[in-house]
Amino acid sequence: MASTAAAQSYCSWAVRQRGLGLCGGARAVPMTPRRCFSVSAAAGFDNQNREYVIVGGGNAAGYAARTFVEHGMADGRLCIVSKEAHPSYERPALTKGYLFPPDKKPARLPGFHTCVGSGGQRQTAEWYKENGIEVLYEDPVVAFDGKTQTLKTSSGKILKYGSLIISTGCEASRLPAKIGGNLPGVHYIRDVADADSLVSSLGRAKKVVVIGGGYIGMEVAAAACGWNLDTTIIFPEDHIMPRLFTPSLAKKYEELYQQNGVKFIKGALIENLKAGSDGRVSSAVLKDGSVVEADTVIVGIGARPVIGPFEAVGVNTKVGGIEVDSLFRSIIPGIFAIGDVAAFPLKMYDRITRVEHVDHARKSAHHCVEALLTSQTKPYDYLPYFYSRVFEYEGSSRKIWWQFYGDNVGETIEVGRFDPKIATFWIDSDSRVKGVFLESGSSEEFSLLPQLAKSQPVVDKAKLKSATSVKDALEIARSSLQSGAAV
Ligand SMILES: Cc1cc2nc3c(=O)[nH]c(=O)nc-3n(C[C@H](O)[C@H](O)[C@H](O)COP(=O)(O)OP(=O)(O)OC[C@H]3O[C@@H](n4cnc5c(N)ncnc54)[C@H](O)[C@@H]3O)c2cc1C
Ligand SMILES: NC(=O)c1ccc[n+]([C@@H]2O[C@H](COP(=O)([O-])OP(=O)(O)OC[C@H]3O[C@@H](n4cnc5c(N)ncnc54)[C@H](O)[C@@H]3O)[C@@H](O)[C@H]2O)c1
Ligand SMILES: O=C1O[C@H]([C@@H](O)CO)C(O)=C1O
Repeated sequence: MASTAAAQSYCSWAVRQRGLGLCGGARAVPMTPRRCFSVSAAAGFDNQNREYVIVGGGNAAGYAARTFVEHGMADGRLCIVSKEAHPSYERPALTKGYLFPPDKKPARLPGFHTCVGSGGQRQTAEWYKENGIEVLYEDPVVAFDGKTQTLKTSSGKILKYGSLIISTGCEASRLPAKIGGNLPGVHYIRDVADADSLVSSLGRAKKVVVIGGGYIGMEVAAAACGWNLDTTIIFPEDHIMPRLFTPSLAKKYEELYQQNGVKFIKGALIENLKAGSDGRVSSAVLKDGSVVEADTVIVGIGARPVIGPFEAVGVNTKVGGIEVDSLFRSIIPGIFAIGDVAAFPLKMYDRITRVEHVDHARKSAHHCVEALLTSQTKPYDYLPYFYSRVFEYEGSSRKIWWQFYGDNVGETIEVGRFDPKIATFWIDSDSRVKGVFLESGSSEEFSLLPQLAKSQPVVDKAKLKSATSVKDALEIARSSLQSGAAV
């Protein structure tokens, strides 16, 4: 197992790659409490009444806790009710550093507790204790009563809250048990326990099948290459990352994966997963009848917001999740939702959405707690930001790291040959940049992306198309920002 130091050095590398300084910490401003709810005793937490309760101890909860501390409002007032055994950690690491082969310094807790992913402090279990934050581990909330403001946990604890923040995130969509979705050797990956189970399978695997061509599919397949495993990705669409990548962009990545030995079966659905004589998964049978042998299967077919037991708080029927306003307030006063589970107004595109990415988890947590604790009423104005990093382990022939900002709508202009850079610009009918993707950028280049996606400048499409390099294209885009035609 890797040392904490190794795990930390992986994290600082990761942060440097993203040039992050996100979610800039607010100055610590001790505040007078606005709500006079009877507060749990800081020392023993023996009172059933809690002023602030966060349900879900995941990524968003860790950043929310930090903001409570910054405002001097955590000590003896804040309780986090967690299903997991660990304090909040940076979940993205689970399909990145965590899956490095054993000899390549894999990331392990406590190395990647929040808020290290954005360059912040590493909030270990001791940090929560020192800051007077009560954390109930492995004790999920199973029932909720909005009228009496109470929660019941699986161990039978009854907690009364003053304000409640729901940060229950998402859970992995599963293949039905009747088609083999629960067989030993079939993995889903959402938390550290899942990742540990996968690592132990990878350690004895020979043939890996990855089902799903999205984020998990791409990241886990790349990790399996690091373990020198025979790896096949199976998905129903024509190309990987269908929700974001253009066919042309996907082709470049698919070719790179193929050079690393990964096989693709596209346009295919799973009929069932079959078990061998030992009861473990032994093959995937496709709808067309073909059979792919596998001793380890990783399923990454999307995620669903965890709304139970909070259905009564108001679910958005279109995008799922708990519906909130631009300050993360639900329809019930004193109840908020943040992170993956929140269906919130995406102001710049004037639509209600959920975002299942860590940047939003961090920023929504910060924004919600600021609004809760201060008189801040500035609406959340989020700019969508997605990224991935794969083949990062030492000794891989090429590392991949990309970022995307904005909305992937309109026509696309692709520049660069993936050697290593490539950029894609999404441009609307008024010639405005709506979204921008960049592979292998420098920190300075990546820092231009949010400016473009936010300002949506009018670009000279002909000029952009004729750019001979990504560097040129970014310069053209930068000059359009300066030309004053931005929104
Ligand atoms: C493997 C993996 C890799 C990822 N990589 C990236 C990446 O590279 N980049 C990126 O932008 N995003 C990535 N994401 C997405 C990102 O991690 C999420 O957007 C982020 O974790 C959302 O934070 P959250 O707090 O809303 O939910 P979570 O972090 O999922 O936390 C929710 C927590 O609530 C707990 N919970 C649920 N129900 C209850 C209950 N009833 N009682 C108590 N606790 C409960 C869950 O067990 C969990 O601990 C990744 C996600 C996964 C699964
Ligand atoms: N870098 C990142 O941002 C990152 C990395 C890992 C995970 N995540 C998050 O984790 C969650 C899960 O990721 P994911 O990759 O599972 O979801 P996803 O939505 O990115 O991809 C799901 C993929 O599953 C496939 N699919 C859907 N239904 C299928 C079926 N019945 N059979 C076979 N294939 C099917 C499709 O190819 C689709 O692309 C998401 O919230 C995601 O945002 C994010
Ligand atoms: O946001 C992230 O946090 C972790 C890492 O930086 C800390 O372990 C990771 O891999 C990310 O992508």
